[in-house]
Amino acid sequence: MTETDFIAGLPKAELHLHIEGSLEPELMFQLAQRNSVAIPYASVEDVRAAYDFSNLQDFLDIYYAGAAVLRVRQDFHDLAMAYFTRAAADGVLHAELMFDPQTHTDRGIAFEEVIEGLLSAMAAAEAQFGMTSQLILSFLRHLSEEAAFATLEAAEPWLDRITAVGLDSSEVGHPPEKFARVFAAARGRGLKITAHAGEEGPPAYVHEALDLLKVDRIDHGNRALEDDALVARLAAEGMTLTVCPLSNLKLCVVDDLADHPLDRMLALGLKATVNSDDPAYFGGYVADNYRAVAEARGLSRGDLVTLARNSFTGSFLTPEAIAANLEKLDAYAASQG
Ligand SMILES: Nc1ncnc2[nH]cnc12
Ligand SMILES: [Zn+2]
Repeated sequence: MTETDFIAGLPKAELHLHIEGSLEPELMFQLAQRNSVAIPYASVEDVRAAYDFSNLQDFLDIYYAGAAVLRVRQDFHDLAMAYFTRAAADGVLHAELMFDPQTHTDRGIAFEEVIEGLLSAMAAAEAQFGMTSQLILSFLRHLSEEAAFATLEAAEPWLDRITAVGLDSSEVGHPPEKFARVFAAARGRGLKITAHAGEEGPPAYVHEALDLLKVDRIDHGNRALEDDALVARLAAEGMTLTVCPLSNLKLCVVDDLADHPLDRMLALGLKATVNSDDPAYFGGYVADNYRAVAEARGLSRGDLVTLARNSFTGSFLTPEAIAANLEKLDAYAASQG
């Protein structure tokens, strides 16, 4: 069996995926036409050519503009179904989808349209692919604490269908501390907590995510490696890091995948996982990320199984569901020798 086939068949969870970041240029054009939204591109090739980023903000500007074609619940349903179809082909048994309500509500789209479209696709994915999924409501950190509170309030009728809250968008200048109170409120409502930290921001932001937001997991976390005491703490706490190799390459967090720290993280005892972040923008879905980093860093099949194991143990599934998924992973690993 080739590495490509081994990785595609490897049972895995995807824990770091922005659903708006799975909007492929083809669907962007389709939705632009369906909703009569003007987009600043003449062709699909034109869109792809614009995906040349030198940092996170470069990408975010294009990502928020692209989301303008999403207007009604059917659009969110179609977007999520396209993702689930790709993820199923990549061996994903469970996906935790981040969505950015403020990207839509700030354009006058009702919260209900966004979430009902996503929820209907999640039900369809379970029926069609047997794939389980959960929602992570992500606050945009470049906006105010007050706006985050208003978003949590808008989500109130759906809180039983939202698993966690997250924190994304422009990291530097918007430390976790800015959102300590809204995350406390979310925890009070029984939601799990995750936050982007240490993607472009300093190790201090990872400390804040742990101490002030009381995260259950860290999204990215690359720059934690600059702080030995922080690494020791993350390892001791068994904190899961949702690492995104192709994103790191495209956003210049690493200059070359050959320099990617994924295997160093594993060697340091960190519970690293592999994820696609914004697959339509960064050139690959989750299996592409496994393949690219495995080739660049010479990862063994044992390393790949460890990464898949971490994806289940780091998920927000129940212990029973985690155990059931790990059984499938163990059976697969045993069958491949
Ligand atoms: N990689 C990323 N970092 C911060 N915010 C994001 N929103 C979508 N993708 C993101
Ligand atoms: Zn992300």
